[in-house]
Amino acid sequence: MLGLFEMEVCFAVYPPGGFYDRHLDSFAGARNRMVSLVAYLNEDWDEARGGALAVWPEGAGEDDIPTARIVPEGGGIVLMLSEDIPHAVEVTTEKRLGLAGWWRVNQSGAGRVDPLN
Ligand SMILES: O=C(O)CCC(=O)C(=O)O
Ligand SMILES: [Fe+2]
Repeated sequence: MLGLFEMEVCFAVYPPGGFYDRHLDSFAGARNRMVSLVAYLNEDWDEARGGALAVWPEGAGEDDIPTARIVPEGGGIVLMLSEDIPHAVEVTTEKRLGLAGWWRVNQSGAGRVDPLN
């Protein structure tokens, strides 16, 4: 059971030249961000503009090539397990708009209240 509790969402604007290096959205075992959602907001995105979401399988090595490259076409959504799926945003040549969100679990416990605000 994932124990999803709340969702955190950002409106993400990548300016021309923007990118996001390969990363995981949560450290394994942190049990904070569990499921990632990305929703794209640019209509009629031309693949030649770049800005693709590159996705690697769980456990892929640094030198492995991505197994998927997803064009950020408006209306498209992507769901990933936050602790497991490495991904990156390739350089975009035009302003790229999206929502990035994470379903989180509640980490409240002795001495810690989650969320903090
Ligand atoms: O916009 C995307 O395609 C992915 C964004 C992302 O990986 C993130 O915000 O953590
Ligand atoms: Fe991410």
